[in-house]
Amino acid sequence: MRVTFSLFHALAVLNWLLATESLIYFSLAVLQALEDGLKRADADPSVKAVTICGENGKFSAGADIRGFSSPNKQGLGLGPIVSLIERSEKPVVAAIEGIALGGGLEVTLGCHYRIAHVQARMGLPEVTIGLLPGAEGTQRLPRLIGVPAALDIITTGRHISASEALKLGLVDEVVEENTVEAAIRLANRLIGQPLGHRRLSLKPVPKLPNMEAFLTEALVKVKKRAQGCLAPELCFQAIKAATEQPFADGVRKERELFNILLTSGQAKALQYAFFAERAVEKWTTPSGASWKTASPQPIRKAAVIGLGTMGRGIVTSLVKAKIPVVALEQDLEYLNTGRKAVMLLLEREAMKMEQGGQTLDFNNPARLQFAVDFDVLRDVDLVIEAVFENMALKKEIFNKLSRICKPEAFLCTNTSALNIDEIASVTSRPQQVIGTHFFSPAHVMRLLEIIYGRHTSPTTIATAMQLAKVMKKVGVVVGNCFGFVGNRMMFPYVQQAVFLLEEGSRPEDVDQVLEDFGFKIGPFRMSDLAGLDVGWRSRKDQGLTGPTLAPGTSARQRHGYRYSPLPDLLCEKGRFGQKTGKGWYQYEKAGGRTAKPDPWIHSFLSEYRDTHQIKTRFIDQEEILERCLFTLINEGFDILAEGIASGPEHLDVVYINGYGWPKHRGGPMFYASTVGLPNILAKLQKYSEIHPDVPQLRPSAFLKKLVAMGNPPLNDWMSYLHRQSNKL
Ligand SMILES: CCCCCCCC/C=C\C=C\CC(=O)SCCNC(=O)CCNC(=O)[C@H](O)C(C)(C)COP(=O)(O)OP(=O)(O)OC[C@H]1O[C@@H](n2cnc3c(N)ncnc32)[C@H](O)[C@@H]1OP(=O)(O)O
Repeated sequence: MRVTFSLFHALAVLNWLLATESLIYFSLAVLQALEDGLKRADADPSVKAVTICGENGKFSAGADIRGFSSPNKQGLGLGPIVSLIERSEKPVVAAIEGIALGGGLEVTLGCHYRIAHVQARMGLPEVTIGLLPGAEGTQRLPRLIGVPAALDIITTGRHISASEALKLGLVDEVVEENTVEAAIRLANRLIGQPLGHRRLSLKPVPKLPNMEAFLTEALVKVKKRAQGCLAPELCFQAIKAATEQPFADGVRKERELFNILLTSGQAKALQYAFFAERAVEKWTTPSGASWKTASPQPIRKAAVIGLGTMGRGIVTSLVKAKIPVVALEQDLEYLNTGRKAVMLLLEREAMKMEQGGQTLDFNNPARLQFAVDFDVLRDVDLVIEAVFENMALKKEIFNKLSRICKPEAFLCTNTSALNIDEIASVTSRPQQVIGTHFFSPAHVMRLLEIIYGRHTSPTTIATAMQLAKVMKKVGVVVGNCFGFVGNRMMFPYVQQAVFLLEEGSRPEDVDQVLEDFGFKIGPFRMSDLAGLDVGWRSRKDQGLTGPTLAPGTSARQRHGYRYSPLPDLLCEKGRFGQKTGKGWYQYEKAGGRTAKPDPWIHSFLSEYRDTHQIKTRFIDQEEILERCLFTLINEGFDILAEGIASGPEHLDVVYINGYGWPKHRGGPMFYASTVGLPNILAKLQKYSEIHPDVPQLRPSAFLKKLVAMGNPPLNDWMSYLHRQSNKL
């Protein structure tokens, strides 16, 4: 006799991965199929138990995220279905394989038992797309695994492994063999047994001796981590409701909070960011090269040249990605210092990984080798040069690499601004030369700006993108120009911040406004952290300051435009930031990290204004925000118009992952679309009239064109690039 009614076919259509038509249609259809299947199972006396599983080894990634911004909102009907599962008089067992995320995991919480495959991953990632688990998940999970664990999983959205799920009590059993068969076996054993104690909605939330104090402390932590993002705090409120109210009231609260989030704007921004990150994987270049036709080459062994801060992080990332790596330095002294630093980083990473049940093997010379001799690079497939930003030095190294490395090896340069074509020009293989701009600390930061030169081949781009993926980074393909995308957009932002100091602001005023907006760190704290000397060196190289500056050059003008010598003056006084204990702020000691407003800077700025006859004025928060952000966005429009990036998502992904832009604001270009391009244009025009000597405030022609074309939605911007506008 067949005792188990498997909803296999009903659930197969749930899985978005399998969907071939409209995903929204599929989600609603799946909910309906699930409900119908359960009702049929309930009504059929020959069915004694039910198992719920996915198809093709995947349980469910939850709802189709695109559906949340459609007028016909999906997902809101899942809660009653989860309740229906739970109320079933016949035992229901979930067989979790692959992934069970979001609505998928909430379905399993309605089941009476859960069995997971050893490689399954579970989670409630709704918070990462600006929502909360709105199918009663915030009420059932704390009842199942307790408040501390539920708070962690729901407010971070992290994925957990099957073994962690077992430890937490989220699943009842972990199997290595066929999960569905194991679930059917369990379902058979459960027939006729009482189920009341397995219905989570009937269980109390496990008590903590100090629940109130625990929740107060937890809220502080959640808020601190959220940095202005609403969803984590509302997730917290929903869980708190579970600790205070009966199940049905908690569910009502959950629904109320879900609706606030759904209409908040932050959810839209975070969901845009989710798809933007995936969209940039599908790279194209103006010459027609594309991810569709280019194939990456395998990287079996890599090398890193230079073990400074960047090189150390890059080596660590490669080891973590299980790519055998040779680390090269110019002499034994530098090598030994670099080796110690790399080993320390790897030990720390290994410890972190151990906590998640993973291991990191780095003491094996076949995995990591240190050398001073370029000859060891003969057999590597890819080299990442990470010496300091000096064109002559980079050219010398690339010329050497071109002679030593095997002909098919790829040569990457870690640079934040230098010309890739010039570096490639000294090699005999410019088609295999590419820029890979890592962000510090390179083993932590997710962004990898990938810069193609005039001769870079599609295969080289595809290989660099594949490398980013293996290193668990987000690769963004961009064209070659000074500062590429990230730093090029950053220059006018920082420039405005400094101009604001000249006119009357203090560093802490400017930082506060931008941190309140959601940046992890304001421009002056950032400059102190990175070191003011870095920019000073670059400005000296460009002849903007220092001994090569033509005598008689006006202090506050370069090439006829406004220039602020303030950062140069600070450097001349040895104020390089945190490393010297003084910069735009003061620190407890050299290398200190706690920035304190510095009265010296305040009087220095006031003397500076007197010297240059600048009248100090009060600058409000709105002006600070607009001048800094709108010039950054304005540069973004120029970048798009020049074809340096193939769409606004690229700029947004760069800013979210490399520059601390608040993700819940969707990136600078998405933010611009929410402010409205006509508003941005009007403000730029206003500030440009007041400051005609600042070209960065002059509105970009592309921005003007988009406004003239009626402010189209962000997705359509690029289609207007070459269209004629008769309104301009
Ligand atoms: C069993 C019952 C289930 C009932 C559910 C349906 C009813 C709805 C009811 C309730 C609603 C509940 C709330 C939610 O569920 S919110 C969604 C929660 N889920 C997520 O946030 C998962 C997001 N996705 C991921 O984390 C990853 O994509 C992952 C699933 C881990 C796979 O990663 P990976 O293998 O690296 O693949 P990609 O990320 O590149 O994705 C491949 C393509 O799939 C698209 N994708 C992924 N997830 C979704 C999604 N939830 N909705 C829509 N599209 C999704 C992704 O954009 C890629 O697309 P493309 O190739 O076009 O770029």
